[in-house]
Amino acid sequence: MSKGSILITGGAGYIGSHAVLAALDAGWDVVVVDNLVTGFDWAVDPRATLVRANIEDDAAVRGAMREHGVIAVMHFAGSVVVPESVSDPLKYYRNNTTASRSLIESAVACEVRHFIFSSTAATYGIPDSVPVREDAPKHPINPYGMSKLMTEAMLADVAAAHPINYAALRYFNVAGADPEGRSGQSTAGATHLIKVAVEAATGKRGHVDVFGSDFATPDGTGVRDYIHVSDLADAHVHALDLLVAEPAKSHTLNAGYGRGYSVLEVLDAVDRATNVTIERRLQGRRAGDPDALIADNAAILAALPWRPQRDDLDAIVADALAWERTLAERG
Ligand SMILES: NC(=O)c1ccc[n+]([C@@H]2O[C@H](COP(=O)([O-])OP(=O)(O)OC[C@H]3O[C@@H](n4cnc5c(N)ncnc54)[C@H](O)[C@@H]3O)[C@@H](O)[C@H]2O)c1
Ligand SMILES: O=c1ccn([C@@H]2O[C@H](COP(=O)(O)OP(=O)(O)O[C@H]3O[C@H](CO)[C@@H](O)[C@H](O)[C@H]3O)[C@@H](O)[C@H]2O)c(=O)[nH]1
Repeated sequence: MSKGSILITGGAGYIGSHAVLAALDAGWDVVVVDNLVTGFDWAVDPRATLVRANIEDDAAVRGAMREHGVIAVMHFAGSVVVPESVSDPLKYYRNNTTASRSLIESAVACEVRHFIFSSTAATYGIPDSVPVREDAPKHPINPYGMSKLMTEAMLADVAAAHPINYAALRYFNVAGADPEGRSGQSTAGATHLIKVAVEAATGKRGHVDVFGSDFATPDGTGVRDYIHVSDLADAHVHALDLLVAEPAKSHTLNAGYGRGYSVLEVLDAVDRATNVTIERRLQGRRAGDPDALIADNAAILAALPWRPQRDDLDAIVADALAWERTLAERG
């Protein structure tokens, strides 16, 4: 029996398409709102209903909420390229902040009771120390992080004023693909390390640039907390159950494993998976890259019954590689 209907924005994108799978598998009915600007209609599981619309299209969004009796929103839609947010900040304040405002307003107008928001570790900027806790200072160093922090602030104010609660999940570095091969990261021009590395391993690019080898880390390369996208999707389903069970409480939670890997450790893992050595080219640092970004995940482990199932760099790489091969076969 269905648990009820939820609306997933950005459900045709990388993380959203995995959340659609997790929500459907958990017994929710799902309606996706996505304008396919970076997503793909084929990435939406056919059990879900796809409404091709911008989240700022109030008529389409409210129509979907009312028609399906939506009780909760999972909000993944947004613009996600950090350097682009620096060169075109207004795009990010439009698509991440203003568009989120419209969506939240639609949720309130349609008496949707629960809201889950894709926030980011980029809200912390360069942390004073790692692992970083949720109450650490938030000083984003790019418009992307600020556009998300502003949406967190809106949600806090709206939840205080209206009968809606929320979970803001601050994702660390999302990677991997559905272990059953149903979805994965498919957008061209990827910049994320594991995606770039599996593209190199499958011959789509010739080498990997290593951005910086003089960081204050054991091997000098940047350290990040990589979380498997399917574990992250499961965290959303658990967060939804919590919001439904305790409607007066909202939550802001880091979503990471609490363990970091360096760029070279990631590339070694990809080499292990293929028995081929990817060419590494040491480059200068990328602007604004912190030495290390690792989640303190005590809060999410305490709040949710969620327990990571794929906290293993080799498993993340294996799933990312399998998806990259699927994409290559499709051409
Ligand atoms: N990938 C990461 O490592 C990461 C880390 C932290 C946070 N996030 C957040 O997670 C969310 C999903 O990211 P992703 O990596 O899956 O990106 P993605 O680009 O694959 O997915 C975004 C989806 O939203 C859709 N979309 C964008 N703007 C829209 C709009 N105005 N109306 C309707 N649909 C719209 C796109 O078509 C796409 O399907 C984003 O909000 C992102 O900021 C991602
Ligand atoms: O070709 C590459 C790509 C990345 N890196 C390095 O690999 C690490 C990870 O980089 P990347 O995969 O680009 O992720 P981040 O820059 O850490 O940011 C991601 O993770 C953040 C949360 O931590 C999200 O908010 C952002 O959306 C998302 O881009 C960093 O040290 C990079 O300098 C390289 O050396 N070579």
